[in-house]
Amino acid sequence: MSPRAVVVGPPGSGKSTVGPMLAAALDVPFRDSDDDIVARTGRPIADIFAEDGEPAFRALEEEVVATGLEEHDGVLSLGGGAPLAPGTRARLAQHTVVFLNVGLAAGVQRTGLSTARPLLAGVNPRATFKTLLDARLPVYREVATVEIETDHRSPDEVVAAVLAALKPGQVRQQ
Ligand SMILES: Nc1ncnc2c1ncn2[C@@H]1O[C@H](COP(=O)(O)OP(=O)(O)O)[C@@H](O)[C@H]1O
Ligand SMILES: O=C(O)C1=C[C@@H](OP(=O)(O)O)[C@@H](O)[C@H](O)C1
Ligand SMILES: [Mg+2]
Repeated sequence: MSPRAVVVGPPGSGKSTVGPMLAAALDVPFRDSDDDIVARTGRPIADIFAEDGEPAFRALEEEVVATGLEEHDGVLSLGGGAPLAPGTRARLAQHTVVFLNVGLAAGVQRTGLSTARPLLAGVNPRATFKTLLDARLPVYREVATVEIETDHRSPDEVVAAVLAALKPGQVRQQ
C-alpha cells in the first residue's frame, strides 16, 4: 500500500485544507500527519512543542510519517517541517509528492490568526516565516514530483491544478 499523493509545503500552503478535497476528488481516504500525532499522543501539537521540545516532536513526526507512507493508500498531508528529517526525505523518494507553495505575504496572512503553530508564535512571525521559507524551499523542491503555486488560487483551484499536474509522468509507480 502506498499513498496516491503525499502533500508537502510551508505552513499555510493549504496542505490540511486542500488534502481532503484532493482525496475526495480522487475518491480515496485522507490522512494528515499532524492529526495522527494528536491522535497517538492525545495532546495538541503546541503542547508537545512546549513540554517536550521540537526534537522530540520531530522524532515522533518521522515515525508517524513513516507509518503513514507504509499503510495509507489515499492522500497523505504532512506537517510543514516533516521533510526536514533526512529519513523522511529518503522515504519520499519512492512517492508521488505534491509541493504546495505559498509566498511570504499569503503565508503570513493565512497563518496569522492561528496560535496552533508554535514555530510562528514569536514576536515577528513575518521574519520567522521568511527564514523558514528560505531554509525549506530547497528541501521541498528536493522531494517534490510536482510544485503548485497557491498564492492566487482558491482551494478548489489548487485541487484542479494538482489533478492536472498528476499526469502519468509525474506519478511514481509503486
Ligand atoms: N488556496 C488558499 N487560498 C486561501 N486560503 C487558503 C488556501 N489554502 C488554505 N487556506 C487557508 O489558510 C489557512 C491554513 O491552511 P492549512 O490547510 O491549515 O495549511 P497547512 O496545513 O499547509 O498549514 C486556513 O485558514 C485555510 O482555510
Ligand atoms: O512547519 C512546521 O515546522 C510545522 C508545521 C505545522 O503543520 P502545518 O504545516 O500543517 O501548519 C505543525 O506540524 C507544527 O506546528 C510544525
Ligand atoms: Mg496542516
